Amino acid sequence: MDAILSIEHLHKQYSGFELNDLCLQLNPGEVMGFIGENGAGKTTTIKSILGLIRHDGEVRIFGKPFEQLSERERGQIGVVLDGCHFHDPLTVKRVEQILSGIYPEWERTKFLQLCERFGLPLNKKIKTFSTGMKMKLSIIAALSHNARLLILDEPTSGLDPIVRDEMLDLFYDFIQDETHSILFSSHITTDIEKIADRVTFIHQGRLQFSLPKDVLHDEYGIVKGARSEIEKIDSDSLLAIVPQSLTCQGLVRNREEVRQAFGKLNVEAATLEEIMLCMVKGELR
Ligand SMILES: Nc1ncnc2c1ncn2[C@@H]1O[C@H](COP(=O)(O)OP(=O)(O)OP(=O)(O)O)[C@@H](O)[C@H]1O
Repeated sequence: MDAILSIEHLHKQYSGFELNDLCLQLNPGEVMGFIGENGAGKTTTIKSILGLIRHDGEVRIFGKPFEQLSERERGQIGVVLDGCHFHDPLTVKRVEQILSGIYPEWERTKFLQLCERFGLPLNKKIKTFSTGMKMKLSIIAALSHNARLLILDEPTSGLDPIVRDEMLDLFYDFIQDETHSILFSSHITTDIEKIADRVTFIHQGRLQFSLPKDVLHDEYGIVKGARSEIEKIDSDSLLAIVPQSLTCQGLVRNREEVRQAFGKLNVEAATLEEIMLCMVKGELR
């Protein structure tokens, strides 16, 4: 299967930060949740993918470097970067006219239907919109030009749980077409848990893992107990250890085996948030 997006040895250096040798692949039909602490390098990765910043390494979208994509292919990438980038004095109606002139495959009816479904008034200026309305407009616009790939940088941040859920439904509709894919960065790990098939985690500019969500859900675990006991777990299984006031917490990659081998330890399934916390705050093995 040809990847819709592939990244090979991506490298970007800023003073005090290095995105290091990042390799990733996003396949048709896949939703990749992209997580990492503040400053981990998620936006830097997304900007590199979109050719917005210079970088080393190779990025291919639909099999080609960004610069070689045709106008039509570029239009098949729906992008939502942090915040709303439409000018405040414009109305939604005017935004629609402008976008219809930019995208070769602009879908006017779909755009208007989505605006109606999500309560965006066509004749009001964007400056009167709430944060949630502005974000909805950005997402609706990204979904209305026949995109095959959506690249979303924190699309649900700042939205209340109800609107977030509506947005996730929209992404879910989009992904029903098995040729479509989404790269979705977020700090809201429960959103990622709901929608992603694969979770990619970077920490301080380095890839920690890019794994199917089911593997994390079915195999990863949090172990609680005395540090001396947790340290007996072999280093292939134990990924990180987090000292706490009385006991310790460990992250393991094969919880059933650990549960059987270490009866004294309390072993439970790990949420994405717990996995992230252990790998960011813990001592990595
Ligand atoms: N133009 C720039 N010049 C210098 N440093 C930059 C620039 N852009 C980003 N950085 C630095 O690169 C690092 C990674 O930033 P980036 O925005 O990619 O992180 P992030 O994972 O998206 O974080 P957040 O979750 O807070 O949005 C940070 O240390 C940031 O300060």
